[in-house]
Order: sequence, then C-alpha cells, then structure tokens
Amino acid sequence: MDNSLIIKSVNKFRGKAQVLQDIDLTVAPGERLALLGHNGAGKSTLIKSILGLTPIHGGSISINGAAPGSAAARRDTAFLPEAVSFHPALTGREQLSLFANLSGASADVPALLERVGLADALDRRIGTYSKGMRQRLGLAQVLLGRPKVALLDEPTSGLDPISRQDLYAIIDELAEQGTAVLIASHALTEVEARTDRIAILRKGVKVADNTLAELSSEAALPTRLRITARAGEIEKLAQQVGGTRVNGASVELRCRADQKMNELRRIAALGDVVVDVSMTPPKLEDLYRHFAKENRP
Ligand SMILES: Nc1ncnc2c1ncn2[C@@H]1O[C@H](COP(=O)(O)OP(=O)(O)OP(=O)(O)O)[C@@H](O)[C@H]1O
Repeated sequence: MDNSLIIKSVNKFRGKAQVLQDIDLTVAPGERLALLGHNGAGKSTLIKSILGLTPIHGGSISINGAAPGSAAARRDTAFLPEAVSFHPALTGREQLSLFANLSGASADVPALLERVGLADALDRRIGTYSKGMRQRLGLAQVLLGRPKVALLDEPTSGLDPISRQDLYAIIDELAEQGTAVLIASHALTEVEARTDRIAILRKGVKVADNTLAELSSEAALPTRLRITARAGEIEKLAQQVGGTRVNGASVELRCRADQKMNELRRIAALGDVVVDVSMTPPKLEDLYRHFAKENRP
C-alpha cells in the first residue's frame, strides 16, 4: 500500500543551527509510528513541518500526495497538540458540531462523544473539563475528520493510567480505519506496547527507524536470565552457572538473543538445584538509551 506520509531528505535550519538533517520517514495507512527523541531533538519541528506551519530548507514532504499546508493536505491531516485548547465557553457538543460544520464532515456528535467517554459531559462547558477530558475531546475531533494522517504530540501526557489506556484504544481505532498515525512521545513503556514501529531522532538526525524486534536485533542488546536456586543451594548454583549474584537466592546471566536457547538448555541440565528461571528481553527503554546516546558513533 502507498504511504500516507512520505518525508524525504528533509533539512531545516533555525538561524545557523541545523535542527533537522536529511530526515527520511514514511508512515503507511493504518500504521502507528512512535517518534522518540530527547528534548530539543526535533520532533515538534518535524510535526510543524508536516503541518506546513514552518518552512523546510531542502527535501520534500507529501501527505497523501499533497504538499504541507495545501488545502488537500489540511483536509487529510489532523493534529492533536500536547495541551489541546478549546473555547472554554462552548460545550463539547457545540465544539464538535462547529468543527463538523467547518470541515463539512457529517457526524453523529453525541455518538462520537460517547465513544471517547464524554457522554455525561456533552452539554457541559469545556472550561469545566479536566485535562484528560480535553484530550478526549481533541481525539473526538481527530476521529471526526477521518484524516489520512494523524499527528499526535504527547497525547497522554498528564493523564491517569486508565485514561491513557482509553486514549490508546481510540488511537488503535483510528489506525484500524486506515489513518497513518504518528505519535511523538517520551512515554516509552506505553508506546512500546501500542505502536508498530519506532523512529528515534537525536539532535535532528534520525538514528533508528524499525520495528521493536528489528531494533532489538540491530542493537544486539543482551537478554537477562534470572535463575533462582533451591533453598540453601545458591552457592552451588553460582559456581555452576557463573553470572552475577542478585540476592540471596538468584543469579543473573546476560546473553545474546541467539544464545538464549543454549543457555536455557545448560540451565535445565542442572536439574533440581534450579527452581525458577525468568527471562527479560531488552525493553524499549534500553533500546532508546542505546540509539539516542550522545557518544554513539
Ligand atoms: N521557534 C524556535 N526558534 C528557534 N529555535 C527553535 C524554535 N523551536 C525550536 N527550536 C530549536 O529547534 C531544536 C528542535 O526543537 P523541537 O522543539 O523540535 O524539539 P522536540 O524534539 O520537539 O523537543 P521536546 O521533546 O522538548 O518537545 C531545538 O534546538 C530548539 O531549541
């Protein structure tokens, strides 16, 4: 399938500083891409460039074939900023109806508000909404536009765990209806579970862009095996398997992903002295640290 969002060799300067350097990035219909990077890495600048709010100085950006800022691109793109703001005097129902009228979209506003968990608040003024409620309303607005490309900047920042889960369920729905979703985030644990691909920016340069599994194998970070000994037999176990003692009952080994099965066979062969083995593959946090670290070649 053609990509909805295609970014090719994009360069961008702020004064003399280059804040985006030769960025290539694509998002396919229905794909959820996480865009990660330290503060100042260039995520917001890239989003503003896609929206046509700031000019680029080389390269190209295509939104379903249209240039950023064009009428076609504006129609096909939805943006949810980190702190979404609406007119406080309008109710949720009024805000969404207004948006539907402006965009020419036909919409069942109450059903949409119910979908995002705002059924009880649809006739309340937005000025009385909590931050999470405003984010939900923002997502309802994104859903209503049926965009080809959705750009979500820290969509769950400041939300409680249940609201975060709800928000991701709605984001999944958006992707299921064919929207290409780009989520800029610092919340590694949640994007690890809820996105299809991860791109990492470091000082304006893309340093990683792949699925979690592929990034894991690219980075070749170790899997940790924690082996627990039968009561009183930790010394014997430590002598036999090596590794590092982590407490009075367990040792920890680190091994490459392709060595894992060999290690497990070796541990299983030790017999009753082992009472438990747990395995922790590298997490996105480890991969992020690996790819985003300053002194990486
Ligand atoms: N309006 C501006 N004028 C000048 N420089 C800017 C402007 N906006 C951003 N920058 C600079 O561009 C670089 C990229 O910033 P950007 O806001 O895109 O980073 P970010 O990855 O979104 O960071 P954060 O995670 O903190 O939101 C930084 O060096 C920043 O100082």
